[in-house]
Parts: sequence; structure tokens; C-alpha cells
Amino acid sequence: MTAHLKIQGLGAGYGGFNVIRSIDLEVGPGLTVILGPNGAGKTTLLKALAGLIPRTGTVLLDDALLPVRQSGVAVRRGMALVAEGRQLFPQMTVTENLELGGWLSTKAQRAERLRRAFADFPRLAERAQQLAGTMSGGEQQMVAVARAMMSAPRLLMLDEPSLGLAPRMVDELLAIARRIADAGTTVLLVEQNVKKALAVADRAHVLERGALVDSGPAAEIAQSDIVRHAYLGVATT
Ligand SMILES: Nc1ncnc2c1ncn2[C@@H]1O[C@H](COP(=O)(O)OP(=O)(O)OP(=O)(O)O)[C@@H](O)[C@H]1O
Repeated sequence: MTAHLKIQGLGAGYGGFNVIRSIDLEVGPGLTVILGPNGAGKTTLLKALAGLIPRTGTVLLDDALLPVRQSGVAVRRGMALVAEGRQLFPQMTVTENLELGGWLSTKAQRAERLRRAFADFPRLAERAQQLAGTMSGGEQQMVAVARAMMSAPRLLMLDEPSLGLAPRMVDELLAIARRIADAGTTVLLVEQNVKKALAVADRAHVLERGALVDSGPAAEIAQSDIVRHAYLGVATT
């Protein structure tokens, strides 16, 4: 079930302007977090990987080249993205939103995955018939993650899942990401909650102005000067 992503010389941006430049990155099994300040290009990186915007360079998923700007192919190959803002259908129920996540699967697969989603997210099972738009921010984020899991991805990309959520909900969502990684799906997480993200991640990369400036095991990155000073508020001595 796990996936291995190999990115070489990746560039991407908007209207001819490259936001990210020549990124080399490997993402293996477990939970990998991308950290970085606002505007560093984290969302752009995930969008480029998902095939939603043009890119240069190569992206290999389990040694097979992923075509540019073909998000359907990326999904078929096992990649799922939970974008910032969740993008649920607010007038549809939780169940209907989840079923849409299984659009590429058979009816039987969809039923089995829905059963599993409700087992993994009991809070959603209780609210199966509730309209997604009436749920709390944290619950909506859970629906978005559960919906992405309906495609049984081997690589799950999460763009700031904890944005705007209360601390307890942030903990819950990061714990969900950890559980998904432990269950065998490779997870690539973009997160602003640096301390909490580093506590659950296996590996971390720091993106600044479109380039990677630090990479390593999460525990080491948590101790690195760049992260301690710029993101964890530790005063320079
Ligand atoms: N659709 C777009 N068109 C033009 N420029 C864009 C577009 N989306 C993002 N940008 C620009 O690209 C740069 C990187 O944005 P991006 O959203 O990737 O950063 P980020 O690291 O995810 O930031 P944040 O943490 O604030 O979400 C920013 O300067 C942003 O203004």
C-alpha cells in the first residue's frame, strides 16, 4: 500500500513565474511534513505534484513517471490531495460527500470503503446523514480526509489540515494523519503548527522562498537552528 515519491528538479508557478525552483525530494513510507513560512510555496508544491498546475522536472511515483497536468491519472495511480479549504459539497450529506471520493471504484469497493471510513472516523458515522456544510470546521476537515481515503490512496497529501481549528481538533487531525501513515499509506503533510507537526512526523523538510533549506528526521529538524529560531520562537543565544 505504501508509495515512494521521487521528485527531481521540480519547478512550478503561475503565469510563467516560478514559485518553486528546482526541488529534489524523496518521500517514502511514513509521515513526512513540509514546513515553511507563508508564501514559501508549500501549497504550490502539492498542487504541482497532484497535476493541478503545470510543472517542470520529473515526478516518479513508485518509479513510474507521473504525467503533467493530468490529475485523474495521479488519482488512478494512487495519489490523493486534501486541498486547503476542504472543498466539500455543503448541501450534500457526509455519506454523499464520502461516496464522491470513491468515484473511480466499483460499487462494492465503495460500500466497503465507506464502512471502513465510518469505523476509522466514528465521529462521522454518528453524523452520516448530516449536511456537510452544517458541521464544525474540524468535522469538515475529517470529512475531507475520509473522502480522500475513499480512493484508497497509497500517497495522501494534506494541505494545512489544521488551519483555523481549535488546539484539541489540531491534535485529533494530526493523530489521524499519523494513524493513516501507520496503516500503510504514505502521508505528505503541509502544516503551520510546526511543533505539533514535528512531534508526529517521521521526516521533515523546510521550504523557504521556493527552495528546500533543511531536510532530515523530524526529531533532528526540531533541534535545528533554522527551525528553533524561525518557527519555534527560541531566542538566539
Ligand atoms: N493562483 C495563483 N496565481 C498567482 N500567484 C499565486 C497563486 N497561488 C499562489 N500564488 C503565489 O505563489 C506564492 C506561494 O504561494 P503558496 O500558496 O504556494 O504558499 P504557501 O507556502 O502554501 O503559503 P501559505 O502558508 O500562506 O498557504 C505566493 O507568493 C502566492 O502569492
